[in-house]
Formats: sequence, structure tokens, C-alpha cells
Amino acid sequence: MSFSKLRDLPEPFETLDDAAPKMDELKVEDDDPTVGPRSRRHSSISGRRRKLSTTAGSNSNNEVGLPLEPVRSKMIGDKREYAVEPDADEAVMIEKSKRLAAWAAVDHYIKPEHNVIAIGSGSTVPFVVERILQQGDDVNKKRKFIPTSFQAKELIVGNGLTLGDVDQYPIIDVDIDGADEVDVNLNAIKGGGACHLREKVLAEASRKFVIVADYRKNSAVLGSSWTQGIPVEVAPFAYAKVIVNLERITGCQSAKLRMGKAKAGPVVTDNGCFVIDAQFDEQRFSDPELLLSKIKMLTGIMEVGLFCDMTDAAYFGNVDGTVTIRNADGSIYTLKQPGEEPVLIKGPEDEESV
Ligand SMILES: O=C(CO)[C@H](O)[C@H](O)COP(=O)(O)O
Repeated sequence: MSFSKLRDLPEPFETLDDAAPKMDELKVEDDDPTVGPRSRRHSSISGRRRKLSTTAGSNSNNEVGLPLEPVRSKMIGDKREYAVEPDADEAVMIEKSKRLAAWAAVDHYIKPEHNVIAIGSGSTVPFVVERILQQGDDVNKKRKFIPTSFQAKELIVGNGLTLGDVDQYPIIDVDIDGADEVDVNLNAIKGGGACHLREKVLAEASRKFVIVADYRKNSAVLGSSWTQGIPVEVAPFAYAKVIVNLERITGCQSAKLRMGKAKAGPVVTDNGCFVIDAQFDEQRFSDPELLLSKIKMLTGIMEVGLFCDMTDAAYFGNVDGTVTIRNADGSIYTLKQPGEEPVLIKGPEDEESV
């Protein structure tokens, strides 16, 4: 499916059809505009690390909104393949879940006064644009939209929105993007679509960075469902050396150059680089920030698809039509119906045990 135009999208999710954005109900408080995005995140998140006692779930969620079992997947070329492929009914459910998450995140985070908005990449983000368009021409005509990829650029231009770039707008109001997997501390693996360099630059430039995803991406620990490895963008001439470097990091199980599917040779990113997928054992994922710093030190690396300490909130659409909202302060909410007030499930200081 092409996602460059919203006419390509599946039919709207029934329960969301009547849910027009209610701008007066939006719940995000503005930041002090004098505080840079990264410094704010570091100060609000440092010292707050949550641990889980156990993991649980299936497609229905437990009380803290984690899927009961991790859903294993990997990218084959540009297509994600699951250990158990979703059947037709589940595929519809997944699309609905993506839309639920995307619409709720837009409703809560994109306010009329937000004029510089980053658009993420992947198959969930078109639902973000769909909801933004529903806010109407009056608000959208004054906005600039900053793309994280070629795909995002097509989505912006194809829907008549105004394109901007991060060199013109190095401070972005809100960035909404997808993810391949998110843990309980809102660390994320990104780059399944090989866009993570631009995605990370824009996330770092944004006052608010919000992830939207279906229930399969909501994990206790990274590496549970996304098993193909951490995407590492690399300068082409350095790739073989970087593979050797990566395999020397303790816990690296394999590092492979990502190959194109309908193309002979490697995947080439929007920045003309290659991508290596580096698999690590469970032990390494217990400290994603340490792993990120080890990989990032390697010369020749452009960016690592591990997003640590960057995310303000993650929205996961669930099969039962609810949305689980995980916030950077550790709180978890459930949105039962679009447009309703989210219900608190876990306060910022509460122990998360499932
Ligand atoms: O990081 C990404 C691209 O580099 C995407 O955001 C990620 O792969 C999620 O995509 P989707 O919404 O299709 O599951």
C-alpha cells in the first residue's frame, strides 16, 4: 500500500468517525519556550527508571496496558514479517489500533497554537496526518510540517500541507512518530523503515515527542517483540568495519547489512547511507542507554535506532478499542472512548507490577 495520499487509507474506524477533535479538551501543558527540548527531557526524566516484576498479556491487555505476549517480528526488505503473520481479521484490527493511537495523540498534543509540527515515518503516521487534516484549513494553513523521511515529505505535500525543514525551524512544537518497539521507560527501537537519523534529529528538536503505535509495540523490555536487531545507519564505506566493531560488543549476537527487497544490494537511506541490523541479547537490553552509548562511539556510525530519554508519551491502540497512554513521568492512562477523559491506571510514583 502507498501511504503518500490519504485516499489510500483504509476506511475510517467506526468508533472514531464521530469523534471530531475537541480543541478545548486538549490536556498538554505548554513548556517554557525558553527551555530547549533536550534539556527539558533530561531534567524531567533522569532518576526515574521503572522496573517490572513480571511480564504478561495477549491481544487483550493487562492492567498496565502491556500486551500479554510479545509479538515477534522482523523486517524482510521493506516489509515487516511476523513469526505468526496476522490473519485478515487481525490485520484490520492492527490498522484500527494504529488509527486509535494516532488520533488520540493528535487530539491531546496538537493544539491550534502549534505551528511547527514534525511528521514521522511508517504505516501509523498517515493516521496522524488524517487527524491533523480534520482540524481544518484555518489552523493548518499557518502551520509548517517538517518531514522525517521521503515518505513523510510525500505525505505532507500530497495532502496540501506546507513543507518546512529543520534548518529553517530548528525548534519544533510537536513531533508525532511511530516506533518498532517501546519499553516501560519509553525507550524505543526505531528505524524499521530506515529513517531513524532524521527521525531522531527531529525528535531532539521537538518540545514534545510522542510515539503512536499498535498494541504489538508495547513491551516491558526492548528486544521482546522486535527481534531483528537495532537499526544502525552507517556511512557506506565504513559498513564492513562497523559490522566487525558491533560484533565485538559484548552481547551482540549478529550484525547484518540490511538488503533491499525489490533491489539488488543494500537498502540505501534517504541520506545515502546503509543500515546494519545489530541483534543483542536480553542482558544488553536491560540498559538501553549504555548500549546506545557503546554503539554510538563507533566511527562511521551516522545514528542508532535506539531512542532513549526522548519520548514524552507513547500511545498504543488496543484491540478492545481503548488506547493505553504511557507518560514520561511514569503515569499510565487508558482512553476508553475517543474524546473522553483518559482514566489514570498508574500514578507516576506507583510501582509497576504486572
Ligand atoms: O522508525 C520507523 C521508520 O524508520 C517507523 O516509525 C517504525 O518502523 C514504525 O513503523 P510502523 O508505524 O509502520 O509500524
